[in-house]
Amino acid sequence: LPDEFFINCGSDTNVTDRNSGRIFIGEREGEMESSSVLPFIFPKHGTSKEKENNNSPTPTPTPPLYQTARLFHAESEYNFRIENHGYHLLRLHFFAFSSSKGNNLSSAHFNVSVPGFCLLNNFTPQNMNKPIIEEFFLIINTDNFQITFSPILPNLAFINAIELFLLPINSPHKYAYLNGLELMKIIEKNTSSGPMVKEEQSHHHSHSHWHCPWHMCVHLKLLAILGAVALVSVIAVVFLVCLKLIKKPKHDESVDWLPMEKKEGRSSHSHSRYGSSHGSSSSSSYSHVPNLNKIRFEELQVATNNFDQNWVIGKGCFGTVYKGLLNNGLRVAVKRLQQQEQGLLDMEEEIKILLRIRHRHLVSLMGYCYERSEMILVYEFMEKGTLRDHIKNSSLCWIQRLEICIGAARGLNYLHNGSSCRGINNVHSHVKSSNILLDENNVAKISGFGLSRKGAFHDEKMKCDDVYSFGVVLVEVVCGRVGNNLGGEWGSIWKKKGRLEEIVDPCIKCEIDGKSLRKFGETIDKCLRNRPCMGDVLWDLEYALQLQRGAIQTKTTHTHGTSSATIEKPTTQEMAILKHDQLNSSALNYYSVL
Ligand SMILES: Nc1ncnc2c1ncn2[C@@H]1O[C@H](COP(=O)(O)OP(=O)(O)OP(=O)(O)O)[C@@H](O)[C@H]1O
Repeated sequence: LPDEFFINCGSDTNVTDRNSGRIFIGEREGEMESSSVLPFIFPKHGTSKEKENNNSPTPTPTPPLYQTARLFHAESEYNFRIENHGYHLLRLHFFAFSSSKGNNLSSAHFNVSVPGFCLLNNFTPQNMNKPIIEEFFLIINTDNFQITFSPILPNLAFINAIELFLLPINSPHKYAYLNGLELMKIIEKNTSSGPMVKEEQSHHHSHSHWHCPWHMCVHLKLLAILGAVALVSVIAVVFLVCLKLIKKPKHDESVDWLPMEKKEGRSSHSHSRYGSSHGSSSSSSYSHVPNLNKIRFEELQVATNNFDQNWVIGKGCFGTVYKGLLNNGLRVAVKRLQQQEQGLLDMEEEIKILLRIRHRHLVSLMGYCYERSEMILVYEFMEKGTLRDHIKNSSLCWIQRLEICIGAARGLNYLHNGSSCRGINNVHSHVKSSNILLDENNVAKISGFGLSRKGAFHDEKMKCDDVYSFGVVLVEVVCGRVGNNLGGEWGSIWKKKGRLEEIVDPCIKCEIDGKSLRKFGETIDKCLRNRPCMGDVLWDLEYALQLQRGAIQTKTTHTHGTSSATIEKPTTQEMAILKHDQLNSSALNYYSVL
């Protein structure tokens, strides 16, 4: 239904939620990038935790909605097409069940964001017994709405179900809201023979695990008791806190005024207290933030064969890039920065932010080294190099080119619209075909973003400049050549639309569908003249891909329909489909392993 999304994540079947009566629609497996699906394992006699305790009540069966989850191994997003702007309710369901695949959902650690807002920061849905439901009241005024799940690596992110629907509120003044409501039940305990739970109570207790807030049945009497208990507890807590505050200064004073030698020479008891207060506070503040991403200079020397000139894979504005092999066997690209005008310390802050960014279409920064007044960045290695080189070699078919452009557009769209809450530059300011890299599966990723460039201020004009530069990349892709003034030449090419076919890379001329080419041409023209938002560019490119696929399908059906008795050699276009399918299946294998 328009503006009503009820998604049963990680499953391809529809389930009815018995509390709300809503049907949650299954999603197709493999539809989302950088993610995998996870089914729940059904315990034979309760969960392993409950099995250990023979006295525990019969476990509540897990509702079907919480028997599957979608896992995110890198930053991924759900995209929603919003038809009616206005007040929406977003409800996210999390249930950290155990899995046979060895994925421990209770150790998930992630952020959830929507454009402009972080909804859940450093979130760890650990409660293994019942689902956690997080609700958000949002005003959505765009046609495309994304929910981004960003695992804090090496942990993963997950989601069991999503509800997003339009609220029937017309005036911004006519609403009420509630941030939280908790209802507890007191069960009488017989101390001699363990917990005594009546059949009726047990029934209620087990159901309350799965109750959504709007289905709660409220007993006034119970509320009155709870209110009284809460009041007494609050008074007690306030009293204790005051008591502590009154006592504390005395204690601190005595420590602060002791000279250093005296502290060392104090009794073993007081010494240990002093030592532990310093030692533990520093150790605890660091132990919670393990800096796995800082790499030693010596390790990078070994990884790059001592920055061997023969291992250089490129040079850019910021420094030289070497191929590298870390001692854990991981292939990486090592960028050794030249000294910047911007201080290295400032840069370190920016780098720490970049380390947390994960998107399928952005080259990931994996680590850095800041030693001996050197700043070295370590990136995931992009096996197939730059798009620029592939354009020059004409090594890609039209469908692959379209998919690469779509991937790059997704990466840029994320930079422009999805990453602002993470505090990095939300413009690229240096979009070009040598900053679009391809991995071993020809998946396009944007590189060279994030590091501040002189004069880069992050306003709408800068985003428009990125869109223009991306338009130039599109011209290069279709013409099969790279050059300085392609953007300038485009005007005269587009004026005589007939010339479009003439300038197409001869290597793809025979496979390219006329309608797909026209749509692609229109997209270039928009980028170079009107400079729309990246979201629009993305839609246009996806449409151009659909047109190409549709044309191939029509042609294939036609060919098979007319000559069923003969075996035909696949055409270049069919070969393109084959290549594409192989690409998809290898990508699928990759994600199923994860
Ligand atoms: N992650 C990577 N994997 C493989 N090769 C890379 C990677 N990063 C960079 N390279 C190679 O190193 C070259 C230089 O990269 P770098 O990002 O320093 O500069 P650039 O993208 O060419 O230009 P600029 O710095 O002006 O944006 C690239 O053109 C590419 O060939």
